[in-house]
Amino acid sequence: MTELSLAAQKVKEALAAKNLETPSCRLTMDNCERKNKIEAHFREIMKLMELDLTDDSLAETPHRVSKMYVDEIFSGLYYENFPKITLIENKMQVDEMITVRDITLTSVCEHHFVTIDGKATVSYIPKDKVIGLSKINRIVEFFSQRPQVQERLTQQILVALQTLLGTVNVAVSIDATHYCVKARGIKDSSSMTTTTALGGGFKTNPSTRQEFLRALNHY
Ligand SMILES: Nc1nc2c(ncn2[C@@H]2O[C@H](COP(=O)(O)OP(=O)(O)OP(=O)(O)O)[C@@H](O)[C@H]2O)c(=O)[nH]1
Ligand SMILES: [Zn+2]
Repeated sequence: MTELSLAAQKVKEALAAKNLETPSCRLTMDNCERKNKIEAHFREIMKLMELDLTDDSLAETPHRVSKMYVDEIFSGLYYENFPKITLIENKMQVDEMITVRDITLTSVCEHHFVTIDGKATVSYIPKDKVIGLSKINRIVEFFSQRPQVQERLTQQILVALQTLLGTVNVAVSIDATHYCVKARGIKDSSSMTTTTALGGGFKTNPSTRQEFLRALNHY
């Protein structure tokens, strides 16, 4: 197994300590074996749906799905894939809020295994370290690439950033459309869900909280 980076180890421990880890059972299996097994099971699912696996358009689908699950849409289940994090010493002594707004987020609902399509906004007030901006997008992407509920996803991003930045002063908000609500079930095509996770001053200081809420609303 690949050795985890220090950042990945710290984030993993912090989430476990706060009971925020995605429920999972570890297997001693490499990704090749994992993909082969998923492929075989997905082939069975397709057969049970009475699809003709000899058709040239369908024949490779079980293989495609297994690759997509392990290497792409569920790759965030494995901390070996945690992004490389660049932290810069806060020499400029920035002590005001930094916000990355409208981060594209695509995840999968863990109840139905269909798409969650949303945007995240992340703010923090630096202490000793400033993070490379794109790393915030990458952390959002990492935790999105798991079967998720929006509430847990929001909290996981918050705790990961608090851990890496060494400050509790972090805030995360996600607006998302759940395709399990839009494309099936109640079939509501317009409703969206907003979740917010606030840490430190964002929770306790009314003016910091207001500043974040204003940033969310673009004014
Ligand atoms: N809290 C929360 N619920 C979610 C999320 N994604 C999906 N759900 C809900 O999970 C619930 C699962 O409910 P069930 O009654 O077991 O499933 P279902 O019969 O398919 O329900 P319907 O969607 O109402 O047809 C549904 O109400 C979904 O809308 C999420 O991110 N957070
Ligand atoms: Zn769902």
